[in-house]
Amino acid sequence: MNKKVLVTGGTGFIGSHTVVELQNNGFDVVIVDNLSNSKVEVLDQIEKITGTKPEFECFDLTDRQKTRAFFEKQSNLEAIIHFAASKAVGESVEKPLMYYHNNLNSLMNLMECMQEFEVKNLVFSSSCTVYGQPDQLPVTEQTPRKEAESPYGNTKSICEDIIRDVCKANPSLKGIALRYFNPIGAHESALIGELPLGVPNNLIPFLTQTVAGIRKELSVFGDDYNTPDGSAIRDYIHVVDLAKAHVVAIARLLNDQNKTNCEFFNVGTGNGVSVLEIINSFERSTGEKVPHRITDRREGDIEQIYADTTFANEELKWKAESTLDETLLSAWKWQENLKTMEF
Ligand SMILES: NC(=O)c1ccc[n+]([C@@H]2O[C@H](COP(=O)([O-])OP(=O)(O)OC[C@H]3O[C@@H](n4cnc5c(N)ncnc54)[C@H](O)[C@@H]3O)[C@@H](O)[C@H]2O)c1
Ligand SMILES: O=c1ccn([C@@H]2O[C@H](COP(=O)(O)OP(=O)(O)O[C@H]3O[C@H](CO)[C@H](O)[C@H](O)[C@H]3O)[C@@H](O)[C@H]2O)c(=O)[nH]1
Repeated sequence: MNKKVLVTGGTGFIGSHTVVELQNNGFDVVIVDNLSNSKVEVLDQIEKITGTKPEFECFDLTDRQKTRAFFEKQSNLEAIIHFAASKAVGESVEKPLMYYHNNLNSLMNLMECMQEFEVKNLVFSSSCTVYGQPDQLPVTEQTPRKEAESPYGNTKSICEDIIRDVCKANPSLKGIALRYFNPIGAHESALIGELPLGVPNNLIPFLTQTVAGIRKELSVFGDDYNTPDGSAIRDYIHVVDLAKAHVVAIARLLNDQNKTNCEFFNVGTGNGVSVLEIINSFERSTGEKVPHRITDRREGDIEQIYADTTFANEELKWKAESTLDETLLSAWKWQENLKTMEF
């Protein structure tokens, strides 16, 4: 019998790609999502790719009773991947309580149910934002976390602490927190991808919408950073590579290959890429011009961050495989295909 995994936030950007990889690797999936930042049609898209429509329950994980009732019905869950969270950095500065409420309560409800219903394995979506602007690059998992630059970032640090403390108190529970760097791109089928609501804040959706003519021009936020071309540097990882890291993490937990019952991994490519390099790579791989202009730095942005991925490469036997050109081409194919979709 297939092992069953609960994927919270499974209709979202990273969640939907992970559901595809899980199903392609023989797992049964049940998604819980309140559709606050995703569309139910994503389930049909997943079915088109994998041939299987995942089981789906629509409710809010901050609702303790509904979460408990869900666990009461699901008797055969082997593991949970917890993606569901609010994720817009700027919004979190304006509405900190909303972020603390959603991101902390959903995790605590889940972990209480894990204890009560004896679900032993958790993979959690953390972020490289926990490192702030590190003193040394690349960052390893031992690089000290910094005081968070936003309430959103702080929720990720607090959630990591919650998982660590709960695992310490319950040796039979096992947790893996994956610290994502910058996930971009879309599935090669162009049937699923990132669906930003309103004006995108993130670089790649803004860039692809600009090239598609939805936005006038891309602002490059600063060219006076202490980097080779002056623009800021990040570690951009193809969302499918990231999704595959989750399958590996689940297998590690289910096969008892974890070294301790609470582990943290950087999930990036290990390559630092500047905003101007992104534009060049996009133009090279798609043949499209990116209208852009240098503007002031964006408040709150760090200068540069990229991952040391040695621990993930060696322990998880996982490595990001896609090139930057392939990744950006997939983002463009998704943007183009969106025109043909009704959602
Ligand atoms: N995308 C990034 O750049 C990035 C980087 C680092 C970490 N992360 C983390 O990865 C996870 C997934 O990110 P994503 O980009 O796929 O975001 P997303 O918004 O596309 O997906 C999150 C999903 O969770 C759902 N959701 C939110 N709150 C919920 C709740 N209380 N109950 C039920 N469902 C709820 C939303 O409807 C959405 O479908 C998040 O935890 C995010 O913080 C994302
Ligand atoms: O229109 C834009 C948008 C972004 N950028 C630049 O592009 C880079 C990437 O910006 P994103 O907004 O795409 O990503 P961030 O690195 O700022 O933030 C992302 O990574 C963080 C971790 O560092 C958090 O996890 C956060 O949720 C996630 O959005 C930054 O240098 C930013 O200044 C531009 O030049 N123009």
